[in-house]
Amino acid sequence: MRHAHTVDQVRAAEADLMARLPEGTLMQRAATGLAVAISNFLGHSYGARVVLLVGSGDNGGDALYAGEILARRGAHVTAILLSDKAHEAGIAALTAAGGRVHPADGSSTPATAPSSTRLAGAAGEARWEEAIAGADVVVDGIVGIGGRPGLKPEALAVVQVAVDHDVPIVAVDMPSGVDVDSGETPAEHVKAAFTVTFGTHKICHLVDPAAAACGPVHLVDIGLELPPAAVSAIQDADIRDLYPVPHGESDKYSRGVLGLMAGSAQYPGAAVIATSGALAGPIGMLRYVGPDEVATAVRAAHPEIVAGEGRVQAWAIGSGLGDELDVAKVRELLMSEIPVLLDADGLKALDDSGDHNAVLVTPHAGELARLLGVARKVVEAERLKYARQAAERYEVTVLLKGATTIIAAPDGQVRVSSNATPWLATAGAGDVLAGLCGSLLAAGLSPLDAGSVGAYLHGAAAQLASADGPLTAMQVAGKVAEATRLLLDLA
Ligand SMILES: NC(=O)C1=CN([C@@H]2O[C@H](COP(=O)(O)OP(=O)(O)OC[C@H]3O[C@@H](n4cnc5c(N)ncnc54)[C@H](OP(=O)(O)O)[C@@H]3O)[C@@H](O)[C@H]2O)[C@@H](O)CC1
Ligand SMILES: [K+]
Repeated sequence: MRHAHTVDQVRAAEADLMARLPEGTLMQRAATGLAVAISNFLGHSYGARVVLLVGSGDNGGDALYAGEILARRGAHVTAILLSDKAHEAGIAALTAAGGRVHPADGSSTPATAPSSTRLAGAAGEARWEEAIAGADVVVDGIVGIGGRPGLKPEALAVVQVAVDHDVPIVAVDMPSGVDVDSGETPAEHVKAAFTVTFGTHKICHLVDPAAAACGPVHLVDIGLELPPAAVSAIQDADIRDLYPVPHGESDKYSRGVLGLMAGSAQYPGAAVIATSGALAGPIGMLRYVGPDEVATAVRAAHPEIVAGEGRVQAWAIGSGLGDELDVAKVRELLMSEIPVLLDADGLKALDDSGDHNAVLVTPHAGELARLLGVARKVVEAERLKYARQAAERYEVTVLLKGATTIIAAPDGQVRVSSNATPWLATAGAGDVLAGLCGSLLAAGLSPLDAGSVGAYLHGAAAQLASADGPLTAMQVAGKVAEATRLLLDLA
């Protein structure tokens, strides 16, 4: 897992460590890691043209000290101060190393119009547009974990020049302007070519839309001792740890039997697709429960299934059920000891009494919005918040589908899976996921593990099926076995 912590957790860990180390040690560790990452990105330091955008806090300090290191290695480093306040020792260090420092026009309110703004200081009249336009890289040290979302007009104007001239931006700790603890981007923010962060990942590195603005994230170890993570992102190696691989004593029952209630006269295909997803997972057997004509279609596509009720280790209920949903029956199942996955129409059977056994629900943003009685766009703008809220209110594990899939457990644990491809937004892909996660539940994984492993395998299979081109849901199901094999071998 890649673990992310909240700003408060990071500040507490930093305070503990700083109390035991000489002043400035942590910032030097951060700046050194940042300088190394920048010079690796550029392929060289000598002669490189580096512009630092420096805000009022320690995020700017990191940028200034990294600039000092690069300047000592022969880079031409120019710092643009976007605030009256800036890290003084960092400025002195950069200047001593031969870097140039330009206050933003010297006034208490930095200029807001690019055309009228000039750099003051040692270089005299050089326009800051020219410094940025000619740079090999721009370093975003505007704000870090102390930042509020959004960019001030002067910062936005400077960032826009880099964008207009295609100059890559490296974000210090995170792209300035994003909401660090939620991954939301309610206002203007930097879009980085890559991000260098310190001590641990922050939530904005793992949760979209902010995660998409980070680019690849490099983590520099600065020695923080951290509590359990607020959010964890599942990685290749986790599949090896969590996947229920059968052993010599396994038989089809001990591997897990999944009961699937899906499909209807109106949507028979959903049952076929969900079955494909389920059979591609770890179960030993699948029992299909539904209308005869749908069972016939499912059996035609998958002769290995068994139609009709019997003992199962988990239920997956909902894909394409339409009006066939039997709410009373589903509620009865929810009261049993057997874990249940609810998807699509099955979600209508969920109530918030909390009177049920282990449940995994797999809504998209619109379905989650209906469960919570809010607008879809509200959920889309604050996905982490609403996934957590639904998990708490309904006492279920919520898998919220999206470019970053969020899996929030009722005990507060959150995982994310972000290996999906945009081509996966296609009819039936959710049915494959529901079948696959149901299969993992039946094989004995907890709702949190079943949801996170299922989402990750689904994303990996979609990448194989897509190869950067269009795909169908059935093709995704067809690649789950190969994705699983690759991940189990590679991890
Ligand atoms: N913690 C650690 O372990 C380590 C931390 N390190 C580094 O320190 C960074 C945190 O530094 P920090 O605390 O000084 O906060 P930081 O974000 O630089 O500045 C906040 C100030 O900016 C302002 N401001 C706020 N929003 C704004 C906006 N949208 N646009 C413009 N300005 C805005 C606001 O001031 P105000 O405007 O209110 O006067 C606020 O006070 C951290 O990200 C990492 O890089 C590493 O060196 C070592 C290990
Ligand atoms: K930043």
